[in-house]
Formats: sequence, structure tokens, C-alpha cells
Amino acid sequence: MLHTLKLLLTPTMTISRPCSSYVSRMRYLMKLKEDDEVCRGALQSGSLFLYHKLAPLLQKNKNGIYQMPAIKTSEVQGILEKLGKDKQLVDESVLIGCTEENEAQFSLDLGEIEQSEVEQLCGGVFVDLRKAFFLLRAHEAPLVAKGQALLRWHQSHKFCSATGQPTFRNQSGSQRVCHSSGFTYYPMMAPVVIVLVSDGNRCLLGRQATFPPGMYSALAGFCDMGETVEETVHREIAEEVGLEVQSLQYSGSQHWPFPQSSFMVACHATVNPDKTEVSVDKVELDDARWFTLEEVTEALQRKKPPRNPKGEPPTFWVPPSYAIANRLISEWAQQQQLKLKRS
Ligand SMILES: NC(=O)C1=CN([C@@H]2O[C@H](COP(=O)(O)OP(=O)(O)OC[C@H]3O[C@@H](n4cnc5c(N)ncnc54)[C@H](OP(=O)(O)O)[C@@H]3O)[C@@H](O)[C@H]2O)C=CC1
Ligand SMILES: [Mg+2]
Repeated sequence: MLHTLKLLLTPTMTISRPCSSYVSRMRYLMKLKEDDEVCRGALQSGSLFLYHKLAPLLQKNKNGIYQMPAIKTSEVQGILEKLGKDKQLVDESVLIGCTEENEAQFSLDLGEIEQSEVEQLCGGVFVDLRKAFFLLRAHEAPLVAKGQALLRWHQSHKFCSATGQPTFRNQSGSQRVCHSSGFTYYPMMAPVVIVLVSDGNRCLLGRQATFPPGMYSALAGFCDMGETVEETVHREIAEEVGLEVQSLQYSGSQHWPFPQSSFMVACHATVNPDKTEVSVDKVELDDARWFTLEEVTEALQRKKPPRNPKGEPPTFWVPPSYAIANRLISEWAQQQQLKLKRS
């Protein structure tokens, strides 16, 4: 049965694409990761998101909204030919997903080509990823981050760490192999906990010296080898602000591309309301303090870094909506408002 399927999915044939369910899309993507020939065929009929030195290409539509354009592979090959480049460059694309109609989507970095030439022919601009996050609509941010993270991983894993020999990727880019050691390398994310601590009435937010002025966020920290998420939460809160977590509730997760790929596990935590004195670890944090519901509600309404009159202390604001920290802070504010309504 599997053999028959393989024969049917030759690169020159188009896979029949009736309205796809989630399961069929996932199975299709699995197939593309496993079978280089099928993936090559999907690349030819699919589309590409372009990057230049890891900065994604954005286009502004006629309504002034920025989008990350998906450009047909054949079109990109045409652009490469116009620029006198080898159209086989598209083979360096990495698979990042597929549309509801099972059209495969890839990302490709054209960093070796003059940036302005590509921008001119594509009718867009390459924008730093952090800036792109602010410009794109929230649902596009995960895709642009995933594309960049995979390209970055390939760029920094060209050699085997055991033998120093080159590693070779499969067509989809889901792995790299060292033929000398036989090691297979997979794209990795570093697990990180992000925690919104509450004492029942206030929430605790901190800022690192590198944050923009006035921005406070939920506390975060990398998981140590061998730790559970629960253990990391307890340790990080003890280390960074000197408090003991009493209870913990999972909220959600997010892939975070900065500075390298992290897997953010977001939780709400409570501490004993009689033991809330904060002792900040000044190596990790510039400041950490308790905020009231009123302060947090106002900060959530400030969409962008607020402008400050010279000499005034910076206005308090929180990370934008694409960051999972914002979700934790919004959830806490909603819970507090509900509590107030009920009392
Ligand atoms: N999406 C969101 O809403 C938010 C995301 N974040 C992200 O969470 C991440 C972790 O937060 P942060 O408070 O900095 O973490 P930590 O509190 O763990 O402190 C960072 C320090 O941990 C050490 N460290 C241990 N393991 C790693 C690793 N795998 N990669 C990098 N450093 C490591 C480094 O110290 P040393 O070099 O001394 O060993 C580093 O300076 C950051 O990448 C940040 O961007 C943070 C807040 C909001
Ligand atoms: Mg931290």
C-alpha cells in the first residue's frame, strides 16, 4: 500500500487537492518531510516566503496593511534568472507548512544576492524580524518566525559537532545528517518558562536592562538540563525575585525566535499574599515590582512604545500582543475584573 502511494506521488504529478482536512494536511506535510522526491515536486508547484540575511520580505497592500507575500516558486525562479543567478537556488528552501488546499509553503534566504535588486523585482522590502512582528497582523507572526528560525538553524548547522565534517540536509530541511558519524541533527528549541506571578490582587512584572524604556514583562528563564517545567518556575522565581511559588497553572505556549529559538511555556503562579517582598537579582533584572489591575489595564491599552516628554520617567507599557507575555498579562487582568464583578 505504501509502495503504491509512493509511485503515485511522483514529482511531475500533482497530488489531488480536494478541500483538505487538518489530518490530511498533516499527513501531507509528513510525507513531504519523509520523501525528498515528493518534496521536490511540491516545491516546484508551491510558493516561497523570501528572506534576506534572515530579514523577511514584506509588501504593503493598497489598504496600507503589511503582508508577507507567498511568491510562486516558478516566479522566484524567473526573478533569479533575470538577476543572472542559478534558478536551482530554490532547492535551498525549507518547508514551513502548507495551505488549506495542500499547496506547500517554503522559506528561502536570498542573502547572497544584492538586496535592492530582489526588493525591486519582488515589489517589497526586507524588514528586520522584530520590526516585521510589529507590522504584520498577529496570525502571520508565527509563520514568519518559523521560516526565519529554520533558515537560521540550517545556516548555523552546516558541520557535525562530533567530526567537523559537513552535514547534508534532506529536501524539506527537517533534518541534517553527517555521513561520517551517522548523526542526524534536528532543529532544536530551548525550553523556557514564562510566569505571571500574582499575590491575589497585584501581579509581578520585571524588566531587563536591555528592554525598551518603560517596558515590563512576565518573568522568564531557561530550563536547566533535567528540570521539569514546575521545577524551573519555582527556581527562576526564587532566583530572580526571591519569592516562593505556591501554586501553578499552565496557560499556553509559543515558539519565540529571539535571540535563538526558544519554546516558551507560559504559566500563572501565585505566592503567599503575606510574603510578597521582592528582592531583585540585579544581574538578571533591572527592576521587578508589583502592579495593580488599574496600572496593568492602562498599559494593555497602550499599543506601541509610548512617546515620553524629555526628563519624564518612562511610561509603563507591556509587550505587544504577539508575545505570550501579553497573553498572560491580559488573562490575569480579565480574571481580576471578573473577580471584582462577582464581589
Ligand atoms: N515571548 C515573550 O513574551 C517573552 C519572551 N522572553 C524570552 O525568554 C527567554 C529567556 O528569558 P531570560 O529572562 O533572558 O532567561 P534567564 O532568566 O534564564 O536568563 C538568561 C541567562 O540564562 C543563561 N542561559 C541558560 N540557558 C540558556 C540558553 N539555552 N540560551 C541562552 N541563555 C541561557 C544565560 O546566562 P549565561 O550566559 O551567564 O550562562 C543567559 O544570559 C529570552 O530569550 C527572551 O527573549 C522573555 C520575556 C517575554
Ligand atoms: Mg529571566
